[in-house]
Amino acid sequence: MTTIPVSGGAFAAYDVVVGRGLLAEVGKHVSPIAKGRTVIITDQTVAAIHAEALTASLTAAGVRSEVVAVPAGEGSKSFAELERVLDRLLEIGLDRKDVVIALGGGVVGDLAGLAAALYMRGIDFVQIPTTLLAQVDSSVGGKTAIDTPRGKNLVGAFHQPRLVLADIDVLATLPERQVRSGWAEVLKHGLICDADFFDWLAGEGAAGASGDPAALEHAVIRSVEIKSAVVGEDEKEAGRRALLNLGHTFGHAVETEVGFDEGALAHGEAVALGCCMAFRYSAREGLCSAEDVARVEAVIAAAGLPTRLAQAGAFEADRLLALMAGDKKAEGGALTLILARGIGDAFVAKGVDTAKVRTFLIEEGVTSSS
Ligand SMILES: NC(=O)c1ccc[n+]([C@@H]2O[C@H](COP(=O)([O-])OP(=O)(O)OC[C@H]3O[C@@H](n4cnc5c(N)ncnc54)[C@H](O)[C@@H]3O)[C@@H](O)[C@H]2O)c1
Ligand SMILES: O=C(O)C(=O)C[C@@H](O)[C@H](O)[C@H](O)COP(=O)(O)O
Ligand SMILES: [Zn+2]
Repeated sequence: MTTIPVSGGAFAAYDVVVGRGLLAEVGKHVSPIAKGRTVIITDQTVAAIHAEALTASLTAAGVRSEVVAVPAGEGSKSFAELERVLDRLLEIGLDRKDVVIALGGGVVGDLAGLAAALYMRGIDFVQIPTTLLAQVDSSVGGKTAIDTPRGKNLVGAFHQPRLVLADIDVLATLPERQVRSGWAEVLKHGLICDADFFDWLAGEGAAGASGDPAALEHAVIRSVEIKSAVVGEDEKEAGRRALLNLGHTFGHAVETEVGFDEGALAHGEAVALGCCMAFRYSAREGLCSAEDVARVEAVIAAAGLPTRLAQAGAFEADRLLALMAGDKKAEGGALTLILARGIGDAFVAKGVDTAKVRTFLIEEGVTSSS
């Protein structure tokens, strides 16, 4: 078991515990936090597989719990589902000392975290991430959100969890496509700031992309260390935290264009594609080498992830640009992109020229109606 603290001046410190068999021990970890009741927010797929083990562990530790299950999938990050969840919490009668437990992937974590942030102006919540993506990324750092048809995560709050428990064993039931999707965010962490980690992911650690538990455990631990250091320094993305958005300005626009249909494009797949685009754009600007671009594309493709827009569908330049202009990092209508000088050396580029990005998108194969 490895414990990684997340701390920064701006919020109460908490631990991310990574290990095997943790689900059976949740009661022991949660009972010091939850003096009263807990509500487990999960999705229907995860509920069927893992909710019983969680409730048994809580009951054994004397913690009362109730399960609220939403439909699985990105569609649950919506105003309608948020309203239903909040209404259930009111109906159950949670008070301010009670605790929400998010049991699931990034969708459940983002939705339950936002519900906890809003309920009675904010109650505690615990993250129990059950996808690789949620263990390496979404359960840490306190970003919570829902989507709107105008874009990804546009309505949300920063609300840090009290505790994160990442049980590597629950990943055994995760479909392989979801493991690969989470692997994209792992690769992203190496691309941002740790070239040695990226080398390991490309070589010895590559078995993690197809579910090897030992490789997954190391990938989760190193990812959480990287994310925790960034978030501790810059909780609300005033500066350095934007690095964690590598691949997301392109990726989120594409996810929105496909109507948040994760059957067509899962979040991690969009991030993989977006990272390749960010590296190709960086090379086009003379910032990084063609060799680095080729290596990024090769490692991402070897993990079974998309590298080219055409793999996600057909897109139109001005529609993608309009969505990118609505990105939360944009300032005064000017684009902010996360670019790279090389593998492990990403930086935040503000005021990126929209006309250049338009030309780049057309080179990438999107159509132009003007
Ligand atoms: N808050 C953040 O910092 C942050 C970071 C990255 C991504 N995100 C968000 O996370 C979301 C994507 O999360 P995700 O990829 O985990 O998707 P998800 O939550 O939709 O989970 C993917 C699928 O796996 C199923 N599943 C989950 N755990 C399982 C298990 N152990 N066994 C079997 N099936 C299981 C779910 O039911 C779902 O069908 C996106 O909305 C993205 O925007 C947020
Ligand atoms: O934690 C962060 O900061 C990230 O950017 C992590 C991303 O992987 C994640 O997808 C996040 O939800 C994106 O945030 P957004 O602010 O671009 O919506
Ligand atoms: Zn992401």
